[in-house]
Amino acid sequence: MTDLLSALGWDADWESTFASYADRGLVPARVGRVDRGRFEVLTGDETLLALGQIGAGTLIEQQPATGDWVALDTQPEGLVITDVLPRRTLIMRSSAGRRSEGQVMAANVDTVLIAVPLERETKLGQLERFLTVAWESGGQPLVVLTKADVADDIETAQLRVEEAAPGATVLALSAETGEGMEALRAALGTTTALLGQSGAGKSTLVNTLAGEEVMATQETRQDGKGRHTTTTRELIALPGGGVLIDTPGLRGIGVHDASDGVAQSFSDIEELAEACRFADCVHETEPGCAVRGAITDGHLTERRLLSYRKQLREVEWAGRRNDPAARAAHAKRWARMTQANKGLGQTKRSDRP
Ligand SMILES: Nc1nc2c(ncn2[C@@H]2O[C@H](COP(=O)(O)OP(=O)(O)OP(=O)(O)O)[C@@H](O)[C@H]2O)c(=O)[nH]1
Ligand SMILES: [Zn+2]
Repeated sequence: MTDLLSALGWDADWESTFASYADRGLVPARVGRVDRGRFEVLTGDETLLALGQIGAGTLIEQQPATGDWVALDTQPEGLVITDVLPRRTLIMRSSAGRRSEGQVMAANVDTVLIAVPLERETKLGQLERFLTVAWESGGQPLVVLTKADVADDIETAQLRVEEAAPGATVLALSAETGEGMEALRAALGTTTALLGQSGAGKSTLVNTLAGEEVMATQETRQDGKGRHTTTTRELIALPGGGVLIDTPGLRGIGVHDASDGVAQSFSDIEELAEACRFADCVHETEPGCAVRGAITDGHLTERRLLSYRKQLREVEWAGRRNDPAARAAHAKRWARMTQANKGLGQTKRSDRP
């Protein structure tokens, strides 16, 4: 069983973590898909359906997610997930609700593959968002420039992307011709999750790596049946071992509460800022600003500084939304301001003859 599990990413550390569960007669499995309280779990030779035994008051983020390793109670009446093993990494999305909790989109991902299509000019701001999500998860980002067969100038595109992705490996490839696919296989982690905008070539990559049609690509979907309607697998075991995670939720993920991720994504700017004369420099007009200096001498683009600021604002906004105290303070400030405005209007009106 262990051999079958290791093809899914099971290793000696998971084994020792699991020892106490094994003593209780529980069996390990990996969550392949979550569907409204029911979980598809993989044991290496079978895909089974299990129920979750979730105690009252459990946070959403503690419930089993795709990629989780779980302990299964195999009862005659059916399988029940009793525990989620502590996660090594997690890709989270803050929930739309008011409670301060997030939803785990994927767990135990060591490589976050970000697909960027070469057939159109790369939207660097979008890429930088995905990079922040990747760093925040605790996994290692891997940027893949897809459709190299239709690109004019791969080198220039690659340089532009590398500048926006410090600390990440950037590979160009074509699923069509197979060029660069070997390098990709070598760079994949044990568990790789896929991010990337629509049409980036993610499904095509998954199918190529899996060696079979596991995901519906855009072409096959042009049958009037709409997109993402086919029930495709979300955790795919690869022929050479290791797994890919590709879920609809991951495809639409945003930056949200990822302040550590932003710092890592923009490590070049954060490093520069340490050399600014003032500790609270906002890199506008301050003298001795190392960030402006880097822009002046061409080491940093204005575009990237703006992108950094935008993400910081988004994180701050999300943080306020998720922090009741901060939200209340913000609401009060607004109330005061609108009241002051009303007062102003009233005074003016009463001033009228
Ligand atoms: N020329 C060329 N076309 C490719 C390559 N990879 C993917 N495509 C095409 O790009 C289009 C989009 O590919 P998909 O794999 O469906 O992209 P996706 O990222 O899964 O898209 P969504 O499902 O919308 O998120 C399809 O028409 C593919 O045939 C490639 O290496 N070369
Ligand atoms: Zn500065």
